[in-house]
This record gives sequence, structure tokens and C-alpha cells, in this order.
Amino acid sequence: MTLAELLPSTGCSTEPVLEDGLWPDGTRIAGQDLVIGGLPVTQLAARFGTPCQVLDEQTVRSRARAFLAALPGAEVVFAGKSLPCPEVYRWMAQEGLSLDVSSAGELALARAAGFPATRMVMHGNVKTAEDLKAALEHGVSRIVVDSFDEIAQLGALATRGQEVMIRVTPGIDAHTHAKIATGVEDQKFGFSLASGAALEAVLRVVEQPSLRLVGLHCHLGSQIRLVASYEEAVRRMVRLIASCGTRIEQLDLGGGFCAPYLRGDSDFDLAGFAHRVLGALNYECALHRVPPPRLLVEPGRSIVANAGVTLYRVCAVKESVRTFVAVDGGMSDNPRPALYGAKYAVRLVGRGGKPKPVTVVGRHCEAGDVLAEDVLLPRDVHAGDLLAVPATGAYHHALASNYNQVCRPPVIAVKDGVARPIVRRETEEDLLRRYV
Ligand SMILES: Cc1ncc(COP(=O)(O)O)c(C=O)c1O
Ligand SMILES: N[C@@H](CCCC[NH3+])C(=O)O
Repeated sequence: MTLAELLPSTGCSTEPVLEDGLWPDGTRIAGQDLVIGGLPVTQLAARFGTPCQVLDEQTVRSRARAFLAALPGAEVVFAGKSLPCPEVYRWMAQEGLSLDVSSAGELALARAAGFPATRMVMHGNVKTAEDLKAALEHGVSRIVVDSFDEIAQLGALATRGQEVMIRVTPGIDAHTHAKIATGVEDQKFGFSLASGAALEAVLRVVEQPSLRLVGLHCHLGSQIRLVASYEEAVRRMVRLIASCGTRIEQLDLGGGFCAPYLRGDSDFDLAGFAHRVLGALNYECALHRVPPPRLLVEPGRSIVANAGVTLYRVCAVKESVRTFVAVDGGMSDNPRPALYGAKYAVRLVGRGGKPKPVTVVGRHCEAGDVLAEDVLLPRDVHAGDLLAVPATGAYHHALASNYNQVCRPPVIAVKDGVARPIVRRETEEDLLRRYV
């Protein structure tokens, strides 16, 4: 068995072909370079420095369009938390998507982007009074309530017919990582369907004269592969709609559609989702004699993950019980391996060569600051080499921190051979600004 076969799920930078589906659309190998959005990444690294996140605009836009095309008549709501950035929100507005914001801060970014509030939905298991006031003041069209306390608080703050959806916990295990599974009973989000809390929430919202119940919402979790989980959610949610005793105009199935991270991972079956979920919706509504509600979906990761590639510079290589390849970023730009055991492919740009397994680690003062374990890189990998990590467009910029007071990397949008920063690199002045 070859080394590559022993490590089937990891990327091998020495191969002349790119892993299917992991990289932005149109990414190609030219000589020893990697070209994204018409630009060689060695040039991007030289011009913008490392670490840096490259984001292919065309890939983002075409994935947004794919959701609209697959689900005619549905409202496609971009989960703004997956890549909070006014320019990305602008692309979504232009493509005709709506936007989910989960705090006054995300709402401020959306407003900076000029995103129409009539196409915004606010989420969150905790919305502070400031979040709710901001949503009301700026006319966020729907607020998804998540607790009895919140229904009472929003009822008191709202003055005129604020549209509301109720977040329901349908009790579905969608087989994803426990830390991102939100459809099951034992987690903090939503009103339990099984216990009757969801139905009680319907009554409480209806009692509030300043609120208007327009929809029910559920979100099963993130990085979900199984379409059957969504089908089951439709069955349970339509049964709930039938028992509400009031017209429910919208059914929001949340997001969570998986993205490929490693060689061999498949993309989400969007066509299968559309076919089976719309079929289930029509069938269940006919069965329970309720008018079919308008469908909403809230994709985040599946639109932006594979549009993003992070570039790192190798700073040191250390041989011990394994080969550690240390780079100039780490858990401050990608905490996902530490949080969820997430795995990534890594490619060395600029050279090929015989491969060996290495562990790519970050620069932070944590032994758990590991970006990718046992990936194949050329055996002569050395300081100064450039590494490219695909599938880093979702929940990377969003989750980035200043641990060790490391400045956060920029996001560089690329399209048709033109690169422009849409998030600039953080500076020490930015860091110092908050200290008193
Ligand atoms: C309410 C809600 N909608 C949508 C999403 C987007 O999820 P994903 O990026 O996995 O599509 C999330 C995050 O999991 C969420 O909490
Ligand atoms: N932050 C998580 C996903 C959480 C989705 C938001 N509810 C991730 O990186 O996979």
C-alpha cells in the first residue's frame, strides 16, 4: 500500500491534480502555481502577505444562484454569521437572497452593506435588549423567537405588528458533530416539539398584540449530509402547523447543508433536497389539510466554504516523533480543528516532490494549535514555503480571534484577474485602540 492510500482522506500537495470540489470554481494549477479567480496565489501572497484568506467572488455568487434555481418560490436566506462582511452581504443582496443576522453587530454590518431590512431575519438563542431594539428600530422584517422570556420582552418592546417566527426543536439527530447539532432535544436552542413547548410558544406569541406570528423555524445543525433529516423535519413541522389553530405562512428549515473539506467528500445533494423536501411539504400539507407555507432555507457554509482558500507561509520545520510544519497563522484564524476536530487538506504551492506525512501547526501558545494532522507534503518542505488550505470560506473569518495578540488576516476577493481586500489585515493600532 502506498503512503497516499494509507492517508486517503488527506490532500497531497505533490499531485498535479486538484481534489474535486474542495477549491473555488475554476481553480487550476499553472506550472507549480495555483490560480484562483485568474490570479496566481504566489502573487497574492507577495502582494497581500500571509496568512491571508482568498475568496472567489464568482464561486460565492454561483452557489447563491444554485439555491435560488433549485428552490423556485422559496426564500433563500444567507446565514450572515458564516462570513460576516459587508461586501459579501452586498453580493447576496444583488443575487436576490435574504440575510440572517444574529446580533446587533451583524445587523450593523448588514446596514453598512445597504442590505434591505425587509429581507432580514434575526436569530439567536439570546437576543439582548440592544439586539431586539436594533432589530425593531431598523425594521428587520422577521425576528425568530427562542424563549418565553424573549416573547414577553419583544412583545413589550414592539409597537406595531412585528413579524415573528418561532424556533422549534424538532428532536431530530442529523448525524453531525455534537457541538453543531441543534435539532436534538438536549441543546440550548428552540422550543421543544416533543414537550409541547413549541405549541405553547405559538399561543404566547398570538396573545401579544404587538406581534404577528408568520412562521415556524427549525435548524437541525451544521455540516449535515442526509437529505432524509430535512424530510423528517418537514413531516414534524407540518404536523405542528396543522395543530397551531392559526395560519402559518412560512416554514423555515434553517441551514446546515454540508460542504466538502477533504478529498472524496461529496457536496450537498441540493437537487435531491429540493425534490424530496418539496415533495414532502406538498404531501404533508395535503394530508393535514393546511395551505402549503412558503419555504425558507438558510445556507451559510454551503455557499461560502469552498470559495475560500487560506494562504500560510511556513516559518519552521521541526523533526521529532513526527514532522511539525509550523506556519504564520493557526487557531486565531482557524479554531475549527480545536473546536470540532475538523480536518483540512493542505497543498504546498511552488514545488512538487516525494511526499511524507507531516502535521501542520500554528504559532499560538497551545499544544492543541494544530491545523492539519498527517497530511502529505513534499519531504523537503522548509521555511519560506507557501501552503494553501481550501474550504476555509465559512466560519474562519467569522471565528477568528486575537489570541496572543496576533492580528487577524485580511480577506481578499478575487474575480476575473482582479484582487481587492474586502476585509483589511488587522494592525497593532487596531489592537491598541481598545486598551484603556
Ligand atoms: C439559525 C441558523 N440558520 C442557519 C445557519 C447556517 O448554517 P450553515 O452555515 O451550516 O448552513 C445556522 C448555523 O448553524 C443557524 O444557527
Ligand atoms: N461554527 C461552526 C458552525 C456553527 C454554525 C452556526 N450555528 C463551524 O465552524 O462549523
